Amino acid sequence: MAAFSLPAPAKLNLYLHIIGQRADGYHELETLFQFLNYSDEIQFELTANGEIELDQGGLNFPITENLIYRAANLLLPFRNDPQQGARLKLIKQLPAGGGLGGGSSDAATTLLGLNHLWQLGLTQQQLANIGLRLGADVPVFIHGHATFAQGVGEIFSPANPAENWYLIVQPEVHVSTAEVFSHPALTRNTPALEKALNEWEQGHNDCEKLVCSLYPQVASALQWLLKYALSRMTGTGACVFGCFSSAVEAEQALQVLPTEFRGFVAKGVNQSPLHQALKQLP
Ligand SMILES: C[C@](O)(CO)[C@H](O)COP(=O)(O)OP(=O)(O)OC[C@H]1O[C@@H](n2ccc(N)nc2=O)[C@H](O)[C@@H]1O
Ligand SMILES: Nc1ncnc2c1ncn2[C@@H]1O[C@H](COP(=O)(O)OP(=O)(O)OP(=O)(O)O)[C@@H](O)[C@H]1O
Repeated sequence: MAAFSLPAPAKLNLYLHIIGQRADGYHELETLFQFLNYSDEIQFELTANGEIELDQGGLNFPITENLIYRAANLLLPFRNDPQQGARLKLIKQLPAGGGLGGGSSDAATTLLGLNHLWQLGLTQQQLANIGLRLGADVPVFIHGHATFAQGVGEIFSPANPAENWYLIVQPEVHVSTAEVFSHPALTRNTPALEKALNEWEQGHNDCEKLVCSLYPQVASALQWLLKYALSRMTGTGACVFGCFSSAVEAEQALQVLPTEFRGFVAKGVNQSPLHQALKQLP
């Protein structure tokens, strides 16, 4: 198929425990990933000039830093024909640097999309290994099912958390993942779980307290959301999510969101919208 479009969904870390740090500085995590039915979109078109072209929409950093471009370049050596190229277009919806994994998800969608466009025949495991070089969250987006993850987030056990509705609130601040993970005050010694928690509410996010103290906007978003729902930060922030039992209740809270924040309502889904869309491709 010479042209198609695929979603790159957001993820939530329903809990995020940091249980230690490896010799290379990376942190050992225990986290429960769930996808949202709220996505970026990437359009794919086959070309015959052997090149990667990318329209990255409103993003204003160099194309060579875009995880879509970097992911595409990692697949070039696997082409059967060096004339195979691709024209890619990103329609960005997810806030960058929000803890929703937008960049990693774009990279995963690029890897799976080009594997299809160029008929590379690479397995999900091969693509996940390639993707891990781009970011710790890429493998879960390749995997495509809600999961309890260990290691740096690449060792998976099956999980089926409840598919609740969420109001995601986005404070107007960019949180650096590297800054959070390198901060001396970060909690790094949460005891390892004997098995994944069935109820995500029983977990917590070890980055939340630190990020709230560094970024008062995150603290105030969380404080506001907690008046309406059980709420938590995702990843290393800045976004926080509140859990609702219906779309209507989540929308009602969104209606009264203070103007200093942006927000959206989405459903937690255990099957990635990307994998559902891939199944529809001829
Ligand atoms: C916090 C999570 O979103 C949880 O899902 C991810 O672990 C972060 O994934 P990411 O944004 O793709 O992060 P990366 O780009 O891989 O790493 C950014 C930086 O954070 C630190 N880092 C990241 C992940 C990890 N498990 N331990 C770390 O110490 C490293 O210094 C790294 O240089
Ligand atoms: N396609 C892309 N979309 C968004 N950000 C990108 C992309 N490519 C590269 N980046 C860079 O990656 C950074 C992190 O973006 P991303 O949206 O993945 O963060 P995040 O949601 O905090 O992810 P995580 O939950 O994995 O920490 C951005 O600030 C940007 O500089």
